[in-house]
Amino acid sequence: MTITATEVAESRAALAGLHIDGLVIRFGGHTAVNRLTMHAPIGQVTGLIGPNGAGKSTTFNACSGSLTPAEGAIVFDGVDLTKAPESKRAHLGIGRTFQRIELFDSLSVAENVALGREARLAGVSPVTQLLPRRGERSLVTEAARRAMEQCGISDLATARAGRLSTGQRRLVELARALAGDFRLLLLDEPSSGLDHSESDAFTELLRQVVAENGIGILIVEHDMNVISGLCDYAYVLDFGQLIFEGVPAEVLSSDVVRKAYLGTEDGGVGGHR
Ligand SMILES: Nc1ncnc2c1ncn2[C@@H]1O[C@H](COP(=O)(O)OP(=O)(O)OP(=O)(O)O)[C@@H](O)[C@H]1O
Repeated sequence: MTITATEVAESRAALAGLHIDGLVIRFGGHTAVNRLTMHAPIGQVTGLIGPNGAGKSTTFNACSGSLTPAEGAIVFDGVDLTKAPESKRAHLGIGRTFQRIELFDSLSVAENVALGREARLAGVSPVTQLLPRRGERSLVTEAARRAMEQCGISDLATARAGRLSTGQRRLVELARALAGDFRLLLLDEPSSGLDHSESDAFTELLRQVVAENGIGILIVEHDMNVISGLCDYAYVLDFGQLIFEGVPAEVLSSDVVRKAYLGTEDGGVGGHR
């Protein structure tokens, strides 16, 4: 029996996770995101794609709490987070990575990864985190160890982050997010700067993470190979508007999506940027 796109959408809607409803974000007179409604369930990978300037990072910033929407609601597992501070979102289980890798170059890999757990415990960003209380130290160390192991970087634990390649830094960034033991990860272009084989390996790792950890992922990604190989469902933005949603095969064959991408410098749908 073939499952239709409508059935996929309906079954997803019933799942827990992040619900964005009628989101509007403005910068002065410019509407960067216009009435966006979407859902990123736990246990699935949801893609958010679109050409440059479409509003993807802005949407992420609203979800993680660094931007306040002009209109609309952001609800996670039934809790309204629309105006909640970043600390509350982290505490409830939403973690994120950034388009530009934000590691502390002078710290070791293990220290960088541990910050993910410390931030979750403190409920704040790694930059302003408080040192964990004494009883929490072993919890932090163990979480960092597990995350590094899952990402295959245990042998880099004592290396300075500043000395790593882009591919290794991406893995450290992911491990740091995993150490936080979040229920939903917002990943902003996590394969940016990776070559084809690194990107394929990273995609496979993310698939494993979702299967083993039972978390949800909301991913912004330009690489359509990653989207088609990883996402259960994807939303497509253009100029702040939702122009298409569906399973990756539908997205890739959509004329509307193709037209939106062809109108930009970064080319068509279907390959690496
Ligand atoms: N802080 C800001 N102030 C003013 N305008 C902004 C700001 N941040 C984003 N914008 C504008 O909002 C729109 C959406 O930007 P956003 O960065 O969310 O796009 P994007 O889809 O993530 O693009 P890219 O793929 O290039 O990262 C763009 O027109 C951008 O210029």
